[in-house]
Amino acid sequence: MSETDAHSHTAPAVSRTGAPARTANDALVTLREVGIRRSGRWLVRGVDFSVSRGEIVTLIGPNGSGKSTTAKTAIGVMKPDEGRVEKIGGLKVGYVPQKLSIDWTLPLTVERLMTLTGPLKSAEIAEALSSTGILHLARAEVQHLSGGEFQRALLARAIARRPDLLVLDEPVQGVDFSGEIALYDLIKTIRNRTGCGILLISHDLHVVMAETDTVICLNGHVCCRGTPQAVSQSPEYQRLFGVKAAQTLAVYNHDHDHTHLPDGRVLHADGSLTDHCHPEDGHHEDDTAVPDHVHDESCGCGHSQIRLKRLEPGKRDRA
Ligand SMILES: Nc1ncnc2c1ncn2[C@@H]1O[C@H](COP(=O)(O)OP(=O)(O)OP(=O)(O)O)[C@@H](O)[C@H]1O
Repeated sequence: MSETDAHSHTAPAVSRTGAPARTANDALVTLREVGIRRSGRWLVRGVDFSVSRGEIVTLIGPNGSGKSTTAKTAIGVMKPDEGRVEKIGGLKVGYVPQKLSIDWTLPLTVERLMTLTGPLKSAEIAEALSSTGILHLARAEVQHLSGGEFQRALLARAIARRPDLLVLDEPVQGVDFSGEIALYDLIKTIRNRTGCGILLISHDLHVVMAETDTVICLNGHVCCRGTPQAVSQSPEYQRLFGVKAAQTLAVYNHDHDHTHLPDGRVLHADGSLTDHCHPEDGHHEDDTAVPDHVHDESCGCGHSQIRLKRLEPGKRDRA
C-alpha cells in the first residue's frame, strides 16, 4: 500500500511507516509491503513492519482484520502474494496458534503436549514448564487444566526450543482479567530473560500491557502504529474502535516494588528484608491506587507481587 492510500493517515507521534529506531537494527523478521490474496480478495495488503530481538510488537484490530494472517505470513506458514518477508538465517520460531486441534477425548498429559511438535529432552521440558510456573502440572491431563494453565502449557511448548522469535496469537484467550495481567507479565519476563523478539496478537488495546514496544493497528492494512499510548490517541484507532473506546481505554502498567526470595523472605525496593509483604509495612508505594493489586497466593499475605494501575490515556506510569 502506498503512502498516498486513502486509509493511511499519519497522526502526530504515530507513524504509518516509521517504526521505532530499534526495529531498524537487528530485525529478526521484516515484512515489506506484504499482501495476501485468497478466493479473489485481499485479506491484507501493504503490511510493513519488523520485529527485532528483545522487542514486543503487538498486532491489534477488529475480527477478520488480518492479524492471524499477518502472523502466519511472518513465520512462513502463509506465502505472500505480493511484497516479501525477510528473516535472519536460521531463525527459530516458537508459535502459539489461535486455534489448536486437540482431540479432547484422548488422554494427553502436559508433558506429552510439549513433545507433539517434536522431541524435547526431559530437562528442556522441565525448564520450560518451570519458567511458565506449571512444573507441578507436568503429568496433569491437558483436558483438566484451567484456561490460564492451558495457555501457560502452550507458552511452555513454544519457548522450550529457545526460539529467537515468539509468535503468540491471542495468548490470553479463556483467561480471566487477573490471569491476563499475570500472563502478559510472564511474556515480558520471557522476553527480558531470553532476549527473544515477540509478535503478539490481541483483539484490542485495553489488554495490551504498556511494556509493548510497538502496537500495529490492522484493518486489512496498517492503519497506524506506535506506542500503546500513541496508538490509542490516533484518529485511525479512534475511527476503528470508536472515540469512546479510546477515552475509556486503560493501558495497564505494573511495577514490582518487592521480590520474593527463594527462602520465603521479601526483599523490598528500599533494600530491606521482611518475612512477609504487608501493605501496611510502609515499603509499598501508593497502595491507594485503584485497582491497586490483584491477589496472588504466592505472596502469602493477600497482597500481590503485581500492582495494577488504571492510567488515563496518554499517561505513563513509572517504568
Ligand atoms: N485461507 C483463507 N482463505 C480465504 N479467506 C481467509 C483465509 N484465511 C483467512 N481468511 C479470511 O481473512 C480474513 C482475516 O482473517 P484473520 O484470521 O487473519 O483475521 P484476524 O484479524 O486474526 O481475526 P480474529 O480477530 O477474528 O481472529 C477473514 O475474513 C478470514 O475469513
